[in-house]
Amino acid sequence: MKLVLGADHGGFDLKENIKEYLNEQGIEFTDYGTLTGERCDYPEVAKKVAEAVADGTFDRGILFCGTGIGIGIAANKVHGIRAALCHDLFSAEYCRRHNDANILTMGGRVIGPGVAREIVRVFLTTGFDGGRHADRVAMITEMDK
Ligand SMILES: O=C(CO)[C@H](O)[C@H](O)[C@H](O)COP(=O)(O)O
Repeated sequence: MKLVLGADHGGFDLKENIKEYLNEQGIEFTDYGTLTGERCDYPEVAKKVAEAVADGTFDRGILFCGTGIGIGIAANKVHGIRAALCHDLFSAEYCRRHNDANILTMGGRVIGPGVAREIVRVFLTTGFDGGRHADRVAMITEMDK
């Protein structure tokens, strides 16, 4: 799976922690920044990552900001993106099973790295259930047009 990460300054530390986790697990990824903890604008990072997922350059993305909210709102403006804010394991599982989420968002000012690592693990390893959920996802895709 081709994976891309992105964060603003509010999510930078959590992104760096998740990079350590991915390296420990032998999971390859690309980091679209920010590469420093300096203040920056989350819509710019969201756009870069979301467009790269939407055009197939990457299969999944993980985005971080202070709350995970702003960067998710921005990512969801890109056609074909289903970004899900998850701060618990149930949401991480069901955003994949029922929504076929292609981007996970988390807030570095909300959640600790231990739970965040578990959420990433579940997000990356859970498949889409399809069936009636595929019909609903298709309805969302139709709204994008
Ligand atoms: O946009 C956000 C909220 O959805 C993110 O949490 C940002 O990281 C936050 O707004 C950044 O705020 P700051 O005061 O500029 O650090």
